Amino acid sequence: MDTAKDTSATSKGATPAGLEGVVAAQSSIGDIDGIKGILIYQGINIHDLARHSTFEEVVFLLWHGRLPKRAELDELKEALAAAQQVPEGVIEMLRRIPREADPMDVLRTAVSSLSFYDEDAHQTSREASLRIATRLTARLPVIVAAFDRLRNGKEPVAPKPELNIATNFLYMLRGEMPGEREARIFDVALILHADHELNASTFTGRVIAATLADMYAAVTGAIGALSGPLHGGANTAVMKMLLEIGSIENVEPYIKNALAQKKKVMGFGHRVYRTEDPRATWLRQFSREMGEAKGDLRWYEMSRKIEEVMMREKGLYPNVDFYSASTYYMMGIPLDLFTPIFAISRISGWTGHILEQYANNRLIRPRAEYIGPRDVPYVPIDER
Ligand SMILES: CC(=O)SCCNC(=O)CCNC(=O)[C@H](O)C(C)(C)COP(=O)(O)OP(=O)(O)OC[C@H]1O[C@@H](n2cnc3c(N)ncnc32)[C@H](O)[C@@H]1OP(=O)(O)O
Ligand SMILES: O=C([O-])CC(=O)C(=O)O
Repeated sequence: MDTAKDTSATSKGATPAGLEGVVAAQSSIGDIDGIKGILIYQGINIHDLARHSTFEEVVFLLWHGRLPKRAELDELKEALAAAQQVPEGVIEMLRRIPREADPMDVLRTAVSSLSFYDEDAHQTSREASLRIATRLTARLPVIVAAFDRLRNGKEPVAPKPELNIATNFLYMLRGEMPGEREARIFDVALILHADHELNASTFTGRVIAATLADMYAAVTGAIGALSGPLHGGANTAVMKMLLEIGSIENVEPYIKNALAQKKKVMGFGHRVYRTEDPRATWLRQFSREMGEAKGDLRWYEMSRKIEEVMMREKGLYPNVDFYSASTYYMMGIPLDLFTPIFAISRISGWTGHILEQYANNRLIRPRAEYIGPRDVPYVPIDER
């Protein structure tokens, strides 16, 4: 394996900032060709999955390394439906959380607390971990929708076991069934966000799992990592920016001004892609389609204009978080749920990577390149 540095205590090379380009694990879950703009899950091109697959099928693929046969998919759907019930203690806790709380913080806390009610918690065998992964994948959407309803003074809506995860989430959030096309767009959005190799949150999850801490600990850490604006938190920040810009005429001056001030424009740039992110291709199309369906193309058109200015000024492409923002906004989803929705999808990739880590584990413990002083004398406190 290609690694950046020697493991001996004395050999210290130049450390790539942010571990850029460092290969830190072997994985058969997914790969990215950042030059050609190709993303695969277990060898299957993301475009084929977006065209033909469902989120549930992708969950199976990420956990088992191959597409399910019909009976296996049915079995997974049944297991997910059977696992949807969130323990009453967690729902009680959600009722007591301040309404103003950030839903990502709520999700992080709720996922951590799920372990109290799971007899498999603290086990890392494949069988127990698959049961936990199933519970987490089934329960994250229920928790996010329940908190949104509670903070709006409404009772949570129970999931319908016959619905898929995408349709169920929109149903639980609104208390009414979404349209078929909207539910399919949401399902594809979940497919597109499911996995992305060793991104920051997945890496976090693997580092925690590699200590043989359990899956709840690893996923709680991964949610924390996803929440930051340089990672999954960017989708909410994109929509805030679009609302602040407000009109297509304001796009050019706003973006130029932000760049002149050396500010990051949310939803642009990527550590791996140097060309179009293949997921943005789909989400751009969904942003337009949802805008057309709602008779409001403003956010899509502003996004196109931002894209044009960013390409001209910085040569930067939109990432997965850019067009998901206006797509979800046109679905009427509150801004602060965009990142929890990312987690509802990425739980499949996180758990797949955690399973892979447990299966062939070694503690992840790199070295730091020490750049501080040495041989500094200890000065007693009264003499400093
Ligand atoms: C699901 C995801 O996590 S996708 C990423 C979501 N995050 C965002 O959209 C936040 C905005 N984007 C960014 O901050 C970055 O592009 C990241 C964090 C995604 C990648 O960061 P890095 O690989 O570390 O790139 P880095 O921040 O070093 O940027 C390289 C150069 O491009 C510029 N740049 C990168 N992204 C942006 C941006 N969004 N807006 C303006 N300039 C940018 C940097 O200022 C830097 O320019 P310089 O060399 O002149 O100083
Ligand atoms: O891969 C990354 O660095 C960020 C990420 O999670 C994604 O793009 O989906």
